[in-house]
Amino acid sequence: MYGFGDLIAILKKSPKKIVFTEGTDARILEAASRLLASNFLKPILVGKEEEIIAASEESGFNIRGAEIIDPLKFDRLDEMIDMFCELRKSKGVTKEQARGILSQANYFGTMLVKMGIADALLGGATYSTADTVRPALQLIKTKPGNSIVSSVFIMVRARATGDNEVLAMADCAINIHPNEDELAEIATEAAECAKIFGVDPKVAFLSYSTFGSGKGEDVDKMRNAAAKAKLRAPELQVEGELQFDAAVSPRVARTKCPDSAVAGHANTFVFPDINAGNIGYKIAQRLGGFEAYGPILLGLNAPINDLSRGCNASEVYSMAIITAALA
Ligand SMILES: CC(C)(COP(=O)(O)OP(=O)(O)OC[C@H]1O[C@@H](n2cnc3c(N)ncnc32)[C@H](O)[C@@H]1OP(=O)(O)O)[C@@H](O)C(=O)NCCC(=O)NCCS
Ligand SMILES: CC(=O)OP(=O)(O)O
Repeated sequence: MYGFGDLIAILKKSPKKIVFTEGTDARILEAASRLLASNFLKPILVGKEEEIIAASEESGFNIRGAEIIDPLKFDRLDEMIDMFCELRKSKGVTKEQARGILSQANYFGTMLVKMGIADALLGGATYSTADTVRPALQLIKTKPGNSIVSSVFIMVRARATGDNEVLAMADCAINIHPNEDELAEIATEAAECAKIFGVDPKVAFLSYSTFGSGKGEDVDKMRNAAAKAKLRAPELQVEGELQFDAAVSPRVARTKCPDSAVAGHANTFVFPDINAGNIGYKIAQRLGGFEAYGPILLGLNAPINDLSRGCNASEVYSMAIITAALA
């Protein structure tokens, strides 16, 4: 399993630059000041220099040495506009439109990654997920072999024994109504990511039904998606459809689906849609005592990640390291 020490060791071997699109946010400034004290990940803050300096003085976080880039004063803006127009030529974007779009930090920061000026990007402390992710979907696109970008949360809770319980939850942030094929892709991508964090994935496709106890097209969708995931990754331990109690409680699993090897022991959860997923991970985070790392984007062709607007500075710091180290 990668702990943060391992991720930092990866970055120490190959230091990176990460762009933060919300350069005046106090949580970003705190995380940036911690990163500046390190030698493995250099922050680039996007925004007006005087506003970022004023915000750092007000919040008391020392960002001396940080690279600050103001989109309106960027010396390679013409080159960026040309590249943007080329990337969006199928949409008929004019140079004037591109100039306006690139004055927004989310688009500008994404282009810094596209141009290789930054290695990674983290946003979403104030931008919504849609506004953080849309530039990446439009400009960076999916990795070859992936049909969608999706996301996973890595959920971590300390056990009384001193070690950590680690779970994966997907897709809680991007795809609103994933179809069966998309759910199968979400499951296999989330399982691969979970492995990086030390999880031996046992994947549950969640539903209000366990093995046909409930009826309806949403139940069929999760059962069929589980079957498709098994076809995509025959070596992966997959079960569905399962209710959450049958997925995690060995006692309930013995009653509801005694022949399943995954039920009762699932650690990688695929939700039927974003409603269930987003609500589910936030319940685990806010009432269940789990730290939530994510949403970690899956299937995107560059290391760009989102934050929850409810994040704190420590989560920004951790997500910056995860984003850059998994690049
Ligand atoms: C992700 C999301 C922003 C994309 O939708 P959108 O902004 O309406 O974007 P569009 O449908 O216009 O698509 C924009 C581009 O992204 C692409 N795209 C959209 N969803 C995609 C996905 N899941 N994977 C890959 N590409 C995707 C489209 O093909 C399109 O590409 P193009 O402009 O080159 O043709 C939208 O699905 C969304 O709002 N999801 C929920 C976000 C949210 O609120 N989460 C809760 C909090 S975490
Ligand atoms: C991931 C997520 O739910 O983001 P936000 O809380 O910003 O909507």
